[in-house]
Amino acid sequence: MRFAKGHGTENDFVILPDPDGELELTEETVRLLCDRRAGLGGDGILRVVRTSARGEALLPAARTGERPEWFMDYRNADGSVAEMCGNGIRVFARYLLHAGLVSGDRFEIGTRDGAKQVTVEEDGQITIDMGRVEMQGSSSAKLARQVVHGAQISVGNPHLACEVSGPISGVDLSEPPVLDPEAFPEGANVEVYGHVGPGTLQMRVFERGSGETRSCGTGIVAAASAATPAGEGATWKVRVPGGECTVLLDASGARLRGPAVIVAEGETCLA
Ligand SMILES: N[C@@H](CCC[C@H](N)C(=O)O)C(=O)O
Repeated sequence: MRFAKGHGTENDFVILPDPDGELELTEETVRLLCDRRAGLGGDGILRVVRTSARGEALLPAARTGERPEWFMDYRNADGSVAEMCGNGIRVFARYLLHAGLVSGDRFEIGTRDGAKQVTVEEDGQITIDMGRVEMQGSSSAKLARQVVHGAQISVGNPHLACEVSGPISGVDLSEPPVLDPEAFPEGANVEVYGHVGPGTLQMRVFERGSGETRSCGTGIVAAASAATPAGEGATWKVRVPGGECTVLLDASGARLRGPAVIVAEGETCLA
């Protein structure tokens, strides 16, 4: 099986080119590929499949009314499926360009959260039009050593974005957050963030299905949205352990800009 490896602000992914949708990708295979000792290692899997090759209708009615040629079949490291991945889709876009599967600096990618517009910037960074962010009220989570309160937000996938006082490096994210199951029947990604300068946030995340990661694009959008007064637009720089992304919020929704890198290509005999 061919694979590539890439990351966006050190949120890392195993990329599986499967244009014709022939791969039987079980939860067990995903867990093995993502295993950092027994496998290739990654926070998740990006399966690169033609939208037309999907046996099931995974792409909801695309917001643009079009069906993009390529679909990002995203899996978390534990084998679970997620609707969207903000860093993963930039890496997916970088892979499509790298492999010559798309050309130009504007194209669309299908996700379980609908079609997303990709723009390759002049400096090489990639901007994703993430669409609307849904503010859903407030909730809380019990972490290993404290309870945090924050904003319940959908960025296609579920988030709890919590502003904390004091350095976020002191927050213990070593255990899975305990969430309110009524608020989050499907679980959630939990972000802790703080202000570190004008228009600048710092954030850490515990990702559903992956544990603490060095970045989470949808989480970055969630934290920026939580930090923005209702009804206002804003531009945020968000620092994460693996780097920095920019979030642009306006009436049309959120755009996420950041780096995306392919680091290896090869063949695995794991599956
Ligand atoms: N790392 C991703 C989010 C991946 C999915 C998430 N763990 C979930 O289950 O919702 C990102 O960059 O957004």
